Amino acid sequence: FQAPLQPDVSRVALKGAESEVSFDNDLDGSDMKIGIIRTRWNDEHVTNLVNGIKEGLKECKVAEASVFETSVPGAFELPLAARFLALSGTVDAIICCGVLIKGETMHFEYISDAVAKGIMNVGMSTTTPCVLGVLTCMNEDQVKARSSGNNNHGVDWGKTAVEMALLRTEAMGGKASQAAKLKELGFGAAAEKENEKKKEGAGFF
Ligand SMILES: Nc1c(NC[C@H](O)[C@H](O)[C@H](O)CO)[nH]c(=O)[nH]c1=O
Ligand SMILES: CC(=O)[C@@H](O)COP(=O)(O)O
Repeated sequence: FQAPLQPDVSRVALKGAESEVSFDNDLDGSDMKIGIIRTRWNDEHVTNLVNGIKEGLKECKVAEASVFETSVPGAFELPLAARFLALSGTVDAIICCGVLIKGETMHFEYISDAVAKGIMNVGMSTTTPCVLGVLTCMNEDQVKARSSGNNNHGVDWGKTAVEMALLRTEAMGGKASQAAKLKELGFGAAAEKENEKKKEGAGFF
């Protein structure tokens, strides 16, 4: 008997492929605006995931016109771009989508950790739900098993965004009250105009 030196990647992949989460069939995102920020790293896989996200949003009745999509170079750029979008006050939830694949160095470990924490921080600090749509895989086979066919994680990420957007609206007492609260916190276009006026007097720039 010889103990394997490497983890059994095929079993790990299977476990991931079997996992699932349930969603309410009646999730109604028809009044929700969703932002997708995607990376250009690992473009083909990320495009598959984004297609999955759009499928999930469609199933939740989100209108195509209510989906804003933009791209950044790599996963490390996602949190800051998400913060800019959240502070604009133009979307009800954001999905950060990317694929990190283990290479030869510690790059993967540092970026994976920073990105997950960064995306969490944006949600917590802005109240805009930010979905962690970033696969962190040891190889391309693991990516394919999670971004294609019947196991495209993007579909679940789209539905997660709608569920969290609805939860936020409910927690804030409805859309009108939410807009007023965000304005108080200094978010959104209306608040920007007031901030401009305040800045005129500050004289720092
Ligand atoms: N190796 C991967 C990266 N690396 C790039 C970084 O995310 C970042 O763009 C760079 O360090 C500049 O700040 N990004 C991915 O999305 N996926 C990878 O596998
Ligand atoms: C962008 C880097 O630092 C790069 O050298 C990382 O290499 P690897 O993906 O092989 O760990």
